[in-house]
Amino acid sequence: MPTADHRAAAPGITLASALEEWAGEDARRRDVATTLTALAAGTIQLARAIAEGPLAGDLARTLSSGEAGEGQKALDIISNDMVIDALRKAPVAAVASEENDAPVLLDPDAPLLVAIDPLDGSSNIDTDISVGTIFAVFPHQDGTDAASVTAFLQNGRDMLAGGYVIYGPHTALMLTVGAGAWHFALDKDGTFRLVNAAVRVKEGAAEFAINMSNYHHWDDPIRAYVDDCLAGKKGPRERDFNMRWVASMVADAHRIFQRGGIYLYPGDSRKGYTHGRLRLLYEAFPVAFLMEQAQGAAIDGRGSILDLSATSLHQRVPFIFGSRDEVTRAARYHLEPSGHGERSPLFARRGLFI
Ligand SMILES: O=P(O)(O)OC[C@H]1O[C@](O)(COP(=O)(O)O)[C@@H](O)[C@@H]1O
Ligand SMILES: [Mg+2]
Ligand SMILES: [Mg+2]
Repeated sequence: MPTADHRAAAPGITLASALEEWAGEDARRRDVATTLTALAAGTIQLARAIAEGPLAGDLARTLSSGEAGEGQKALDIISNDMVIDALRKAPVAAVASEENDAPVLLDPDAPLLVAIDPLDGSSNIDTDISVGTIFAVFPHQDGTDAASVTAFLQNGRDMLAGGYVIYGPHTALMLTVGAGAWHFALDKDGTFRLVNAAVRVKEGAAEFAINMSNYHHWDDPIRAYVDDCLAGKKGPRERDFNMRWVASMVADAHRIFQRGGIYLYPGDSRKGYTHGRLRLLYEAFPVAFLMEQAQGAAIDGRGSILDLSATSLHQRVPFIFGSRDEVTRAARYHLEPSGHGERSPLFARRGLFI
């Protein structure tokens, strides 16, 4: 007889224990572990603020125009302050944040750098839909001035850790230190507990995530890919597809980690969207790291996101990630367009994907 008590028989190990075990006596790993523990503490504090919703004031009110002219909301600023403050207790030299034009210097000689999107999905704050915090940890390379943008212009494969916290019906942390993708959930006492230490992104899922309202702005390969999904059983894919779009990348990514599928935010013809919307350093890099660690894939249309090197702090990148089979197929619409309805070769038209 099923009971109402669905709690796991034994609670998973804590984030602190998992990191302790992984770090051992390795000095670099211990620095990363200390940083992730501090960052997690900041997000736990933030989870409490977000859970208060309108009781904490109008968190969705627009305060200023941010780095890219996108309005900064009250919760963007609160999140930024909380996460950066939490990192002051860690061996972090500087933080690059979506909410700050330039890196914020913390401790110039410290060994690590952190890039953050303190609040992902700001447009959802007042609608009680999941939002998140995305982060990437990089080495502070010898001889580089941590306050300079150059210090952050690293390759995706330089990343030491990456992940996100999602503030949803429950708060969860997806984390990688390069030893698989780990899924933690926040318990009622405010401790992240391990749920799954070997997350795998399923293949064979028939679900895609894209903002369809941009259809008329896309270039041919993306239209062709989506058209073929929409054609369902009678189309070339010979199956019906479902569609989801939360407009919080963390929420779309979290769904894909649980049940597979694909997310696409391509470049398009709107002003300022040539390279899409997502930021390379603190949105695409960490999610791509998690995806690859979970046997999924993440590309800019041509190649792996992690093979890119950042060329500016707030650089945007076309971003496609999810189940490996589906991402590989989407890439073929770009790389072999003639195989998909005689469409013009992408790169002869214009540089949609970088
Ligand atoms: O409104 P759009 O263009 O569909 O944008 C949704 C996308 O923008 C983002 O919200 C950008 O994040 P921010 O809230 O950090 O600016 C992504 O999370 C999301 O997938
Ligand atoms: Mg974001
Ligand atoms: Mg943000």
